[in-house]
Amino acid sequence: MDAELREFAVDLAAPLETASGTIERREGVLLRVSEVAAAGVGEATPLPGWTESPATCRDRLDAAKRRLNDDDPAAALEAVEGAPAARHAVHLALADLRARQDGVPLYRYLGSVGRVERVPVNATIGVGSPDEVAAAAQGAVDRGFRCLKLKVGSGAVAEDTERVAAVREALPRGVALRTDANGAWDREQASEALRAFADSDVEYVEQPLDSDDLSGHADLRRESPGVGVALDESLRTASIDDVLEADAADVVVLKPMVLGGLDRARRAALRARRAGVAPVVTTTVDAVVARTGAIHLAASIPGIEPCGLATADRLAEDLAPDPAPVESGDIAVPQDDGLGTDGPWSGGVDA
Ligand SMILES: O=C(O)CCC(=O)c1ccccc1C(=O)O
Ligand SMILES: [Mg+2]
Repeated sequence: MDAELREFAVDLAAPLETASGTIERREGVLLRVSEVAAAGVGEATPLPGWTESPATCRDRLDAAKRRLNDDDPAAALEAVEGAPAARHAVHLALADLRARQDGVPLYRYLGSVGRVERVPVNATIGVGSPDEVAAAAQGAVDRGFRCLKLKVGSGAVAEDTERVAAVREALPRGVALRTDANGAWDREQASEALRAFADSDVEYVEQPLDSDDLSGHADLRRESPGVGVALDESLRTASIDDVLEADAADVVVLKPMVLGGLDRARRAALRARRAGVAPVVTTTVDAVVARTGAIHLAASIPGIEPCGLATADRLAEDLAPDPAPVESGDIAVPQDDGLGTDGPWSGGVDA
């Protein structure tokens, strides 16, 4: 087996605000593994505050590359244990290679039994005035989205309530509305927001409270049953079992780059589902290889809820053409063998 690493950087089209800072650019490492007749590609795009540091990621990938060149994939996976972005890359490259060798699309290799054509996705709407976010929501509906996610928590709860109401007002019946607070609120603000958002038929609030506060989220669920609670940042440190044990979520937001690979994210999704908690798959705004991997993961989970995978247009540039573009609020799942992209290796040309 031959392994090769290649660093990359892609700029975002517009900065993205999150709990742990503003993201303007994504930098990572691609891994390509090849055998005589097939190759697989993986991506590690570490995100400070969410995964290991870029330096640790690179060190672990260098170690994994040596194991892969020694034909020892199990040792390569051990070398990236505890470094989720690096492990994501190694697992994805190997899974893509094996899926291609088996002659099945990656989502089938991951465990789906039937053909899956499409995955529903949400449009994500950033911060703005009530008029601005309502216009953005209208635009997303015009493009065919049936599920919207609105960023909240950057100002007073009363302002968010106004924004959420303006968006709901602009939406036709049947369009789902979610929000993401990125851990901005204390318990009192979160209670106030959930009570107010119920009037606008908000499906859920992502990460209303600090990521460590599992019991606070459980309390919030009990006292405000009208609006769901989703956990995202909490899964950086809490295991899915911790979350389920604490009764802390109606929905879990699964980012494979943070959870250490598609296999681990899938196991978490199925475990959540069995406990009556809905899984949603998103990315950390990754490049085409990891984003497409996350799409296959979502496709491998039967009846998946709308996912936060419509992030391609957040990038100003990408490493290769998008094999899974958004069409009317759905992503068409690639049906070629494996992942469906070679990233910058497409066409056998070294970029
Ligand atoms: O989930 C989505 O809709 C898009 C992805 C997204 O919002 C995100 C991207 C990178 C880091 C954090 C987050 C987040 O969910 O807050
Ligand atoms: Mg989130």
